Amino acid sequence: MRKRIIAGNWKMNKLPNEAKQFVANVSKKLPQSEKVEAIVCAPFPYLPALVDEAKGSNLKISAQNMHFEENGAFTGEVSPAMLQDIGVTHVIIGHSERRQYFAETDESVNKKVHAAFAHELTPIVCVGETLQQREANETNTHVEKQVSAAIEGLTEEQVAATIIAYEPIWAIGTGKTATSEQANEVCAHIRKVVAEKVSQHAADNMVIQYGGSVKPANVDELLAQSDIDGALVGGASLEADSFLQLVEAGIK
Ligand SMILES: O=C(CO)COP(=O)(O)O
Repeated sequence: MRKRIIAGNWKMNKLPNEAKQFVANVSKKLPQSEKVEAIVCAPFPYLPALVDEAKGSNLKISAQNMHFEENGAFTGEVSPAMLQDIGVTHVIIGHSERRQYFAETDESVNKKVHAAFAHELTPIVCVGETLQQREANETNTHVEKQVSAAIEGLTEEQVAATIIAYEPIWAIGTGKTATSEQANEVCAHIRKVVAEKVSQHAADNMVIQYGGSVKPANVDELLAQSDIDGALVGGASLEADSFLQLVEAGIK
């Protein structure tokens, strides 16, 4: 059975003390269960302190982005080697906000996914359609294109280890959640595409999360779906209690 993965994407929120307190608090209270993995995706400056704070607990610390190059003249960027050295275990790649505001493309997403694996980082690859694309019935083709581009050139085991987060753009930060059936339909489509393109083994093992206005009140219904293995959560991951409730939902 696939593990459930609950990841909190803090985006550009929290000051250093708030971040440290959150991790100190949450890492102590996390449920001890093999069924669920909890990840906090924090801003770059906090990563070393948070990795330190989470040591000895089940909580994993993730970055929200990185460059695909090892090092070099890329002012303002952070490399995969730096994240690996700090002890970060995961990295979000291709979040819709990065695609929209920072010119992330399917091509750069693919380069970053390869770079992540080269540095023992697990990529959390975000895909999802706009409202316009949903209304034009283009959701499946759009998401399929994003997923296929992201995993291009990976080995079967790397595909199996990739986390995909299906995040419909119209549901992010809007309070509008896709219905659990709508979310599951797209997650199931992603799994089918991976089975056809790579293998049934990769599809069966790949963790597919849903993201977009997930909160304690709707997480149970989402996780009850056949192809939703977890959640990538923005707003509702900022408070320790709410984040812990989401993680608890993963072991029900
Ligand atoms: O973008 C998201 C997580 O990456 C979702 O954000 P919200 O949970 O705030 O809608």
